This record gives sequence, structure tokens and C-alpha cells, in this order.
Amino acid sequence: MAVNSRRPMVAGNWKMNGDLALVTQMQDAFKQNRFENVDVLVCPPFTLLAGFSSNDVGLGAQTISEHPGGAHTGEISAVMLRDVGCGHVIVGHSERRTDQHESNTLVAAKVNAAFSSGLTAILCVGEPLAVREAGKVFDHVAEQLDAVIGHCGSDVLNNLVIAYEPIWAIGTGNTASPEQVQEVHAFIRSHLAKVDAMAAAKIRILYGGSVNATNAAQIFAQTDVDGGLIGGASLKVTDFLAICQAAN
Ligand SMILES: O=C(CO)COP(=O)(O)O
Repeated sequence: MAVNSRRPMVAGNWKMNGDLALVTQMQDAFKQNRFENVDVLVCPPFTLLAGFSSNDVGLGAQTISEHPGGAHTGEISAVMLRDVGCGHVIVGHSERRTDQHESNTLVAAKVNAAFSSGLTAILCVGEPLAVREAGKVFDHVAEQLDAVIGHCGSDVLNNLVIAYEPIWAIGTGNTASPEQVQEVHAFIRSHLAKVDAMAAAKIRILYGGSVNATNAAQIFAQTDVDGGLIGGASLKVTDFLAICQAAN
């Protein structure tokens, strides 16, 4: 891992995958394998959250309603997530920005719903390939960050995790190079430092996009990389354990 005072985090985003059998497998694996120096988190679908009964791994949801409760059919509130033991929630994943048309404004409202209930949001940012090819990565990511800070206030930086997930690297096997990752992570930290230097130095910035057991260590070794948000490889116990070990 990179040498700094930030405690690494590895979060598994199961997306719309997994079942109760995988919950059991994963719980057993983390009972037997401890990672003293890393915060490990699993983010299964809503239906499996209550199936996690151990304290051996942290629990996160994959999205949250921007509303506190009431007549919003199909939605899940911050209070409900806390009730089943979630401490974290992924917000603004690119798949939701695309499939559910979540705008920067809506993402900011969701982060605020999490923040104001004491949940830690894992805010996903990252560019599509066309934006990278146009040389506009920093502008794109800054806009995504600014929308959240503008809505929630700078205090949110004290209870937030950022995940940089370039869309072209998600589920494609095309991992960003360690240099590409470090460049954007350093930009994110410096951008946040303009708002609150202390919070920016402390905030964890995870990388996501085709991280696997083989490439994890090299990515995690970058100065401004504080762990990973893992998709496909988080569904295989041995791979996920190896990635956690790489961050440990
Ligand atoms: O989207 C991701 C995690 O949120 C990354 O997915 P993959 O690890 O499958 O590329």
C-alpha cells in the first residue's frame, strides 16, 4: 500500500449478483481471514443485506433514496439501511447514472440523505472514454465533485469516500494504468483541498474498474490510492480475499 496515514478500504460491489449462499461463503471467509489494516466492505443487493449477520465485514448498500421516507414505492431510505446494519452506501455509480439517469443533482441529494443520517457515502465519479479522449477528465470529475459539495456543504468531506471509476475500465478488463489512476486521484485530492485541505488529506479515494487479484497491489501502491471498489472480482471469495490482502 501507499505510505500515508489513511486506512485502506476495499469494498465489493456485487451489483445485481449474488444469493444467500454467497452471503454465507463470504461471511465464513472473513471469519477465517482477518485483515487488520484494511476496512473491508461488502455491498450486496438490498435483498441480501439483512442476511449478513456478522461483524467480520462492513456492510454497504448500492444506492439510497434521496427522501427520508414515505410514499416512494420501491425506494430504500437511509434509516432502513442503518436498521439492517449498513454503515456505507455507494452513490452515483456510473451504471445508475446511465441506467437510472441519475444526474449530478440527484446524486448530490442522495449523498446528502446518507450524510445527514450518519451513513458514509461512497461517491463514484469517473469519465466515459469520449471524455478522456477529449482531454476533459479533470473537468468532468470536478463537476461531479462540485455538485455534491455545493449541495451538501464542505462538511460532507469529513464523512465521505470517493471512488474514481473510469467508465471505460468497468467490467471491460481494461484497467487504467497505475499512472493514469494516480494522476486522477491526485487531481481529486488537490481539487478537494481547495475546499478543505485537512479533509482532503484524510479522505479515502478508491479506484474501481477491472481490479483483480493480479493487478490490485500495483494500483493500491500509488500515493493517492486508498484501496478499491471491486465489481466482478468481489463475487469470487478467493479473488476478493487476495485483493483485500493486497491492501492490507
Ligand atoms: O463498477 C465497479 C465497481 O463499482 C467495477 O467493476 P469491475 O471490477 O467488474 O470492473
